[in-house]
Amino acid sequence: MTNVVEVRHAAAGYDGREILSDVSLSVAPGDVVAVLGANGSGKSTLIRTVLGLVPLRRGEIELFGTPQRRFRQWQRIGYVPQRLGAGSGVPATVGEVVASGRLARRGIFHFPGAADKAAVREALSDVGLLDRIGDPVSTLSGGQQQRTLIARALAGKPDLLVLDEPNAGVDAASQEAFAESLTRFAGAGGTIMLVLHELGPLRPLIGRGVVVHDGRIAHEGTPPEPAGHHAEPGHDHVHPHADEVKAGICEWAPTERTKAY
Ligand SMILES: Nc1ncnc2c1ncn2[C@@H]1O[C@H](COP(=O)(O)OP(=O)(O)OP(=O)(O)O)[C@@H](O)[C@H]1O
Repeated sequence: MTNVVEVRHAAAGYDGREILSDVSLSVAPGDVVAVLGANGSGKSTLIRTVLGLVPLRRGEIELFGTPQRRFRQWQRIGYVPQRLGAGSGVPATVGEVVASGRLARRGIFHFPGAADKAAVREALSDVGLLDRIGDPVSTLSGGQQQRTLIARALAGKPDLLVLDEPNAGVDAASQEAFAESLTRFAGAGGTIMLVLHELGPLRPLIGRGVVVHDGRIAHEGTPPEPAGHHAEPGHDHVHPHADEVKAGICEWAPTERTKAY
């Protein structure tokens, strides 16, 4: 079976500064992979390198079996960046933002058809925001804006969803709604790769965690059973601090693979 994402000995960084030095990672169809690690360890850089947003310096990346530089089927990938570009000045409605997720499918020179409109409504209903379809995005809470971005990615009917800290600054209700949409997406065979600070309501969904440390994947393994106060019902912490991130890493036993280059 062809892997959805295959990263082999990848190196990437910015302006002469190398952030990832030797990362190898495979994501198979249907996998739900959480990318974990301390602040600044390179989690976002890793997923942005996979998506071709940060150039690869060494190594190889394949997407759906095609070398990244020759990959053209970007509509198969839905990407939710860390947060909505603040202050763009464009008073877009929730419906318009979600409809922009259909652009790669329909092409910019075609008006939205019935399938596009249906996909937008379905995605919004999936994240529980259909009633806000005509509202300006700026009138939504941070968590609702995050759900709008997720709906935009879902509207493109991707095979792979890539999300960068989707729960950062998001209220508990939005986190639950978001976990439900991701569970439905995964249940339908979708593949997910997401950066997380803590697993929260997503824990049951995560099949594998990879911990980025020092430019490499330090640990890779299945998530442990809930333990400690983070896993208790009612724990609704939304702004993780560095210490807690560290705790999350320690909690993550290197069960399947430990790399020590
Ligand atoms: N566009 C950029 N230009 C230059 N340096 C960058 C850029 N983006 C990130 N970096 C640097 O790369 C390093 C890794 O950042 P990255 O955002 O990948 O980490 P992260 O693990 O996602 O962090 P966090 O948990 O804080 O979101 C950091 O030192 C950061 O300052």
